[in-house]
Amino acid sequence: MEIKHHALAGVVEFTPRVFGDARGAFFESFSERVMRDAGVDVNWVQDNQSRSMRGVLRGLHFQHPPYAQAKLVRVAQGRALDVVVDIRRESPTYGQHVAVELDATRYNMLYVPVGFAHGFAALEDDTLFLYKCSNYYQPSSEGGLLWNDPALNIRWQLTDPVISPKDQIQPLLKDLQSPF
Ligand SMILES: Cc1cn([C@H]2C[C@H](O)[C@@H](COP(=O)(O)OP(=O)(O)O[C@H]3O[C@H](C)C(=O)[C@H](O)[C@H]3O)O2)c(=O)[nH]c1=O
Repeated sequence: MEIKHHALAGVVEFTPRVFGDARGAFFESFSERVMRDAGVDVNWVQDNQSRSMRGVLRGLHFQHPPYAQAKLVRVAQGRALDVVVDIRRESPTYGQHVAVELDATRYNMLYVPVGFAHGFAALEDDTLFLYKCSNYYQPSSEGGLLWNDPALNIRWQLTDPVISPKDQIQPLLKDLQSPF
């Protein structure tokens, strides 16, 4: 397992060892021991999966405490540009982001700690996005950031993305009262 600690403290990328043979390939998609050894000590309670056609952009989302979620995200089919924005008020990297391409053929996955807004752009049709959450879905606690807020300066690799009505009216960073 290759482990990469990204520039935003707490964001960790895992690239598992893949065992290929004449039948195909095998890899361990989740290991509590690997997480713990990388300093990720989380109780996962919910798995999610979404399917998106190329050009869909979902995000940027988070849940307010006490329903804040850490996430472990990966792509089982297709490719996605995954983006996490640091919204921890006291963080020296507040408002900064990391963008990581998640690719089903590289099997890489990203740990997104509590305190980050999260979103992704589907770069291929039928991109299957899978993620573990450390807290249950609580719609009343949902928060967000506008995907194309100039202050975030995120290069999504998409023009004219397909976005939900909810995501078209998310707040700007300057107006965010971050709970973290
Ligand atoms: C997130 C979620 C949604 N839903 C229901 C609520 C809606 O009726 C429907 C679609 O929800 P939404 O439009 O919020 O789905 P996404 O835009 O993919 O939201 C996700 O997008 C970004 C990438 C994230 O990181 C979050 O995990 C999550 O907010 O699924 C549930 O029943 N449970 C859930 O955990």
